[in-house]
Amino acid sequence: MSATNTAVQPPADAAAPVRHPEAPAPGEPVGSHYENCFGCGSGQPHGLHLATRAGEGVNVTAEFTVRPEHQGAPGLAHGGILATALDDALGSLNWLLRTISVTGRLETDYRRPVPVGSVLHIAAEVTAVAGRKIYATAVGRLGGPEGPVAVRADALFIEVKVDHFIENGRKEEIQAVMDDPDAVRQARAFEVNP
Ligand SMILES: CCCCCCCCCCCC(=O)SCCNC(=O)CCNC(=O)[C@H](O)C(C)(C)COP(=O)(O)OP(=O)(O)OC[C@H]1O[C@@H](n2cnc3c(N)ncnc32)[C@H](O)[C@@H]1OP(=O)(O)O
Repeated sequence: MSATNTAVQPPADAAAPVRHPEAPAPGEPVGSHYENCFGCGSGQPHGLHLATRAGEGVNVTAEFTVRPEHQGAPGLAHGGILATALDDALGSLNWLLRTISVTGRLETDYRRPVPVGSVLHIAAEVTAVAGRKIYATAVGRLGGPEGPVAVRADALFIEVKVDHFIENGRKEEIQAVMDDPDAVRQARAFEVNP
C-alpha cells in the first residue's frame, strides 16, 4: 500500500486526543460554524442542515435528513452529499478540540444506498493527534444510531490559523464575517490553546 493510502491512519507515535475544557458539554448542540455552510448552516435552503451534538469524549453525533434536493440516483442520496455530511460532522470535532482545522483527506466507503426521506445517524470521533494532523473517523447508520452502516469515512484534518480563511476566501464573504466582531473574537479564541 502506498504512503498516500495510509495517510488517514495515525502514526504509532500519535497522541490520544484531549477534550478541551471549554468544549460544549456532552449532549449540547455544536452550533454551525458559518450560517452559509452547505453542511450545517441555516442560510442554505438546499443545504444539509446537519444537527450536531457533542459527545462525552472527543466525539459528536449528528442527524442528516435526506431530502429530494440531495438525490444522485432516483430516490437515493448522492454519494458526494453523503461524504459532505460526514465531512461536516468531522469538521465539527474542531469544537471538541477547540482547534481550527480543515479536511486534508477524506476516504469514504459506501456500504448501503441511502433513500430520500431517511435519516442518516452520524457518529464522528477524533482518534489521534500528531502535531497539526488530526486523525478522525465517521460512520453513518440507517434506522437509528445502532442501525446498519450505510457510509463511513476515515479522515485527516490539518490545523490552520484563522488567516487561512481570511487569505483564501472570497472578499465579499470574508468582509461580511469580519464586520461581525463576535465572529472574529470567537474564531481568534480558537487559536489560543492551553
Ligand atoms: C473560523 C472558524 C472556521 C471553522 C471552519 C471549519 C470548517 C469545517 C468544514 C468541513 C471541513 C471542510 O470541508 S474543510 C474544506 C476542504 N479542505 C480544504 O479546503 C483544504 C485545502 N488544503 C489546504 O488549504 C492545504 O493543503 C492545507 C491547509 C490542508 C495544508 O497546507 P499547509 O498548511 O501549507 O501545510 P503542509 O505543510 O502542506 O502540510 C502539513 C502536513 O500535513 C500533510 N498534508 C497536507 N495536506 C495533506 C493531504 N491532503 N493528505 C495527506 N497529508 C496532507 C503534509 O504532508 C504535512 O505533513 P508533514 O510533512 O508535517 O508530515
